[in-house]
Amino acid sequence: MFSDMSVQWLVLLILLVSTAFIYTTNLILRKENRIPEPRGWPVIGHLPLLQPKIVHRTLMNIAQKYGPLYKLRLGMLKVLVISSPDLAKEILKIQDASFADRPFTVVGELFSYQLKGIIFSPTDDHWRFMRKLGSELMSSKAIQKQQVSRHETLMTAVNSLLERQGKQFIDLREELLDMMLTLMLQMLLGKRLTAGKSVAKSSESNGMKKLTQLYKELAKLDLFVMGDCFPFLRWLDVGGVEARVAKLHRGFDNCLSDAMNALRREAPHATSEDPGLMQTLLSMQRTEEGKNITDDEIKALVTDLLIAGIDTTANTIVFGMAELMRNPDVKEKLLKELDEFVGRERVVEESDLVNLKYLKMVIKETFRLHPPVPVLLPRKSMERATVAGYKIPKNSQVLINSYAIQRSPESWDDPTSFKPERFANNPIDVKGQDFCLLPFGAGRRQCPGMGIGGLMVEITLATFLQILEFSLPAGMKPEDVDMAEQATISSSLVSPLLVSVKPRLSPNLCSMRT
Ligand code: HEM
Repeated sequence: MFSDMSVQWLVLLILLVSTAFIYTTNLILRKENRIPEPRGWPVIGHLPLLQPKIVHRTLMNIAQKYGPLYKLRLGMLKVLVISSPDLAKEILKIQDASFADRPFTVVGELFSYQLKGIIFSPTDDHWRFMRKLGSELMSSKAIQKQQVSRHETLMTAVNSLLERQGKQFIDLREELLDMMLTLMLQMLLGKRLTAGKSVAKSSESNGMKKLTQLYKELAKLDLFVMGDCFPFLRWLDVGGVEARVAKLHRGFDNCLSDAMNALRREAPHATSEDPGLMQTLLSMQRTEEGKNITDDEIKALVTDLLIAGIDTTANTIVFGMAELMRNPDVKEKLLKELDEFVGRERVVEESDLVNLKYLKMVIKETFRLHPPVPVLLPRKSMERATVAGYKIPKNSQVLINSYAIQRSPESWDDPTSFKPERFANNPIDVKGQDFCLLPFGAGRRQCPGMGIGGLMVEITLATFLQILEFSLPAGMKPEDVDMAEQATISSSLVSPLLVSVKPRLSPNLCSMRT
């Protein structure tokens, strides 16, 4: 029989062995369940990896080494980066309800009047109300009503290009930004304030012109704020970005308050034709349903739509034009389609777009190679979740790199070439159902401006190409068009796309229609 002493030793041994077993198993399991992560620095983590304005490309390169789901530490911020269609579907569709929040950001707080708009707000009842308002004001019916103003603005842009024919090379982005600014300000503030002209080129120095100048300043800023990564250091405002953004926001706010006062003064004389979103909301304030809408909420909604809608749309059109200048055979095919379905005796109309199938393929391919929002707006988990077997804690920030997904050789053949033909007899679309093509995102936080944004890209490209003949500066070959891009509030070409124009149709056709 064993002595008391040996029983004690045996128990101690069993305890030691089982503790060692549990500890080792735990270690192995934890290691297996650890999300891949590149080697980082103490305290600052992976911040030095992220070069300003090309974050989407850096994140894509990291994914090539660490896989479609990896983790980054940006100071105190922990970020999950997703780079495959399957995992994007997991976040944006299967577990959309768990990942629908937006994380707090300094810029978001400043521009949203303390989270009163849509873009930066958490997914709560207030966001649902504002999103419903925004979506109604951009519904197909509302878009249809503005068709005449859209056409006038587009023809004003065409004429402005024609006025400079033979004289100089034109920076197409500047022209398109002015056109989109005019169009959006008309939609948001109404024709009475913008007087239906190009607001940026107007000789009058008024609030609308000031707003366009402020917008252009904002579009150039790199909006990375160190306070997002180290909230306790926010007061230091490293690089002064927060101060600059706050100043721009004050400028926006002054212009929008002036516009609001002017619309209130004009209310008794206002006609029902094209009242603009702000006037519609001001009228709603006088009804039972809308009496709780505050002035700040109206300004937050208008600011959101300005920020989200102008640069994205203008840059997509520039990317499309740049690819057409680089690929003359694609341009020729598009012109043939326009000649066949519209002809040269009249200007293309929105009702023609349904027949322009090759144009739609060219635009899908432009969105695929050059998504204007290359990393979708950040999401935040609203509860604990499991993704690809990894446990994701509540409040984790998630970035979906649509740029990487849309250039992935796993989803696309020859992914870096511009080939609209890949969409022939191919049902893949940009509407948020195909997770290998996500220029407008997907799920409940998907872009509500997809209808008007997509329409503007289609009708502008069709009209410009049908009416005008574009050429590159003398001596420049199609392959010299520089497609290098950078991302600020949206992605754009680093080098301006310079073109000269001459009429392709009879000039009378353009002036007749303005
Ligand atoms: C080519 C044009 C455009 C592109 C590529 C684009 C793309 C996007 C993307 C990727 C998102 C984030 C979606 C997500 O998180 O899943 C977004 C959000 C948003 N977009 Fe657009 N957008 C465009 C035009 C517009 C226009 C014209 C408007 C309004 C007039 C608009 C208003 C918004 C708003 C309000 C949000 C925030 C939605 C929310 O958080 O609930 N966008 N857009």
